[in-house]
Amino acid sequence: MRQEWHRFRNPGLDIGRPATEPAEIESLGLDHWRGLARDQMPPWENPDEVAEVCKVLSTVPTIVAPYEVNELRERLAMVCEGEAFLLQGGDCAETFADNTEAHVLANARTLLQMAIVLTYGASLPVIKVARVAGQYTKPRSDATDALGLPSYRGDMINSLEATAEARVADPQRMIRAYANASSAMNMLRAHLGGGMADLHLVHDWNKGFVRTSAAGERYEAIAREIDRAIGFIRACGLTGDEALRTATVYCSHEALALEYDRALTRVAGGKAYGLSGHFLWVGERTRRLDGAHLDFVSRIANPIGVKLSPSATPETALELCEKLNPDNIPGRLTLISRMGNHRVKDVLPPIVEKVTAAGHKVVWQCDPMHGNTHESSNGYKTRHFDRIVDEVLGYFEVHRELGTHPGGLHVELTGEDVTECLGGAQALVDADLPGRYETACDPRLNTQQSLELAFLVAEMLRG
Ligand SMILES: O=C[C@H](O)[C@H](O)COP(=O)(O)O
Ligand SMILES: C=C(OP(=O)(O)O)C(=O)O
Repeated sequence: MRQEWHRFRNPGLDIGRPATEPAEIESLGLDHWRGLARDQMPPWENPDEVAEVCKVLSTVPTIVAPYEVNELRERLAMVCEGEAFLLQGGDCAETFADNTEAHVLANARTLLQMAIVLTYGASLPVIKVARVAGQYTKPRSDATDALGLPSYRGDMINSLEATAEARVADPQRMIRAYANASSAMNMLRAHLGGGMADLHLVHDWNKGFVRTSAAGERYEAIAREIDRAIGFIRACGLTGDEALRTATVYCSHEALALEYDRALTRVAGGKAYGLSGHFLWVGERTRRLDGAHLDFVSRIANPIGVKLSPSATPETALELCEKLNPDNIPGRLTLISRMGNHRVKDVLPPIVEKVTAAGHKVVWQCDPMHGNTHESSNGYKTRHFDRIVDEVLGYFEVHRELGTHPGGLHVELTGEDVTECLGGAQALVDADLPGRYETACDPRLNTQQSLELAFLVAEMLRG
C-alpha cells in the first residue's frame, strides 16, 4: 500500500549536540575508525592543525538537521517497497570557485526538471538528492598526476591549480568547505521554499539553450500537461497544497575526508548523526570491510550508500548489508552499482539475488557514469551517452527479471551547457570536448543530456 508522503516536523527537541564525554564517544564508537586501515587518506602534513580545525568544526551549526536525516531515511524506505524512486545527481567535484548562486541553482533546476519528467512519466514520487554542499573530496586512482604533481583530491583537501605548492593538503580547506557547504544549502533552501520549485512555474525551469533543444521541447509538452492538471485541481477548489509549491532537495557527498564528517557529527535522541549532509556514501575505492570508512558510516544513523564495481562479489554485498544495516532498517542502505554497460548484466544479478534471498531491504541504485569512462582520441576523460543509457537499460533488465525494484539513478551532471560527455541528441564528438570542458575531475552530463536520460528512464520505469 502506498505510504503517505508527508513532511516531517521537528518539535525542536531533537537538535544535535556534540559528543564530548569520552564514555559516550566510546559507546557510540565514533572514533573507532581512527585505528583502522584507511584508503585514500588525505595526505595531511600536520596532524595538530587537522585537530585544531576539527575542534572548530565540532561546535559549529551543522549543514543539516537530524529530523531531516530521519525524513530522508523514511522516504528511502518507500523506495525499498517499490513505491518511490531515488534521483541523485550533481557535480563530480564541487569547487569553491564554482559555488556560485547561478551554478548551484542551475544544477538544482536540472535535477528538478529530471524529477518532473520521472514523476510524470512513471507516476512515482521522486526523492531528490543532490551531490552538493559537501562534495569536495575525490578519491584518485594515482597519487600523482600526468605532470608528476600530487593529485588533486578535491577542494576540501588541495587545489586544482597545477603547482606543487597548491597541491599540498591544507586542513584549513575543511573550514572553507564547511563555509561553502553552509552557504550553498542556505541558498538552496531559500529558493526551493521561495518559489523556485513551484509546479505552477514548471515552464520557467526550462531555460535558454535547453528550451530549444529536442529534450527541452519534450519537456515543454510535459509542462503543458502539468499546467492542465493544476488547472483541473484548481477548478476543483484544491489550491493550497504545499507539495505543489515547494520541493525538498537533500544533500549528499562521499564520506572520504573522515575528519570533516566526524567533526560535524552530533548526537540526537541517543544516536549519532553525520550532519555534514543528509546522505553519505562510501566510494568503490574505500569500501574495504575492515576499513575506516565503513566503520565510520556504520556508527551514524544517516541513510548511507556504498558503490559497487564489478569487483564486488555477492558475498561482499551481503557482508556490507550485515555490517551497515544489521537491524535491516528500510531506507538505511543504498547499494549503488557502477558496473559499466558491458558487465552489468553478468555481475549484478547474483548480487541482487543473494541480498534479496537473505531478506535484506536495500535501495538498488544505478550509477551509469563511473563504469563507463574512457579517454577520447584527443586526450579527454569522457563518457558516451549511449553507454550510459545502455548500463541503465541493463540495470532495469536485471531488476525486471528478478522482480526487484530498480529504485534509483545516480549521475554526475551540471545545469551548464558543457561538453564533457559524448553523444546525446547534440551528437557531441571528440572534437567538441575542448569547447566547454570544465569539470574539476570526471565528465558530467549537461542539462540536455540529463533530460534525455530522464525521459528514457521514465519510459523504462513505466515499462
Ligand atoms: O569520481 C570518481 C573518481 O574520483 C575519479 O573517477 C578518479 O579519477 P582518476 O581515475 O582520474 O583518479
Ligand atoms: C568517486 C566516485 O565514484 P566511485 O567510488 O564509484 O568511483 C563518485 O561518485 O564521485
